Amino acid sequence: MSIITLNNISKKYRSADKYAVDGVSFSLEKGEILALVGESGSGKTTLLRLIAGLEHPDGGEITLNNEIIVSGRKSLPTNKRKTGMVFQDYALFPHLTIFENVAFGLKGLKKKEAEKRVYETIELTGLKEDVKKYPHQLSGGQQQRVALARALAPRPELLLMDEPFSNLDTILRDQVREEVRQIIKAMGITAILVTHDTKDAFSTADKIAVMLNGKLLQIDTPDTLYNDPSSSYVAELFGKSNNLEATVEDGGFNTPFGFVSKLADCPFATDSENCKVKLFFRAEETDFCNAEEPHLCGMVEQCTYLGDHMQLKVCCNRCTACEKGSTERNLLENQSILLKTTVQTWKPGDIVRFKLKNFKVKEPEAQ
Ligand SMILES: Nc1ncnc2c1ncn2[C@@H]1O[C@H](COP(=O)(O)OP(=O)(O)OP(=O)(O)O)[C@@H](O)[C@H]1O
Repeated sequence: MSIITLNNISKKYRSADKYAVDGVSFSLEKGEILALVGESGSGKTTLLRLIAGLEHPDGGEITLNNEIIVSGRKSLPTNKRKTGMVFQDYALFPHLTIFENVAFGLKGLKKKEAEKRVYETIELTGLKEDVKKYPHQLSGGQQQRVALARALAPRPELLLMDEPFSNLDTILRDQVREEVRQIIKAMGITAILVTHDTKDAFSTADKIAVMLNGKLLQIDTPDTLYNDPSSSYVAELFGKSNNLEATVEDGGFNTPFGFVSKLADCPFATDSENCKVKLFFRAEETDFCNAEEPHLCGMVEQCTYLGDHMQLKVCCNRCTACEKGSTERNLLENQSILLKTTVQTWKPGDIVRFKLKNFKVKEPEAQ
């Protein structure tokens, strides 16, 4: 069952000449966590604020738990929307204890009931020892959990989080992400978080929505976004990848690096002989191999040391084992690809022989 549905939501600020959010539609099932990612100015925060009721859209409709909360001029006030919000700077009340901060949104409940709810939420967020402390006596990670507890205590239908991890250092951030996901999942709450960090999105969300210039480019599971991005922009956002130019030939693909056989489950049409395509694969989706096996080959142009792995920039180059048939490969000889390896001994000028473990066939993108 969908908890929240956005239908063609648009917003243009008065002083702006373009839409901050431009025709965005998606829906989320109960209990799903969505990460909104995109570069600065892509419209993520505006979209979150539209859902929270802090902005009103110029067009479109929002439904929350089967109730239309935004449509035309109609707009349910923020405090009636059953949404909880965690802000980037946590926005905790400095003069209130942790208990009082968490209890803040429970004014409608009887005292005993509110107290029970606060303790339940505090227990879940691991803050039992800190109830009497004030925010300044807690670490960044603990303050983050108080903000989360405060947003969760009223048991919202939807939790909204704006850059919830951006104030944490790298080590704490990894830990807090995991904790936040566990807490949200334990409560079965649907959540939307805004982040510009793709690692936040991958480790916390069930679905990721990529925004650019106010538009939703793709919304999918992390796995699909990583392995089957709908555009090179989305592909690049999530890591190094290759878009190898190829021509469909003889039941496979002729590339500047050699011939690639079709994968068993490759859906590409058999009548597309001579068609120009692109083979999309991530830098780690290759196996290095020896000259006796069928392989692609190239020459290492650049090696970049990246700690746990090395990135090789490989350009087209013939190797002695595959001289035969290499003339067809001259067409696109200025192409290069990136490969990832844990072997640290590669150096510029080395010949690399490799096989693609996995790839997706894409039509060339319209420019
Ligand atoms: N109050 C405002 N008045 C006018 N323009 C605004 C306002 N708030 C945001 N914008 C513009 O709307 C667009 C989207 O901004 P928004 O803050 O939603 O993007 P974002 O993806 O959240 O960016 P960031 O990651 O930097 O926070 C930008 O062009 C921004 O300049």
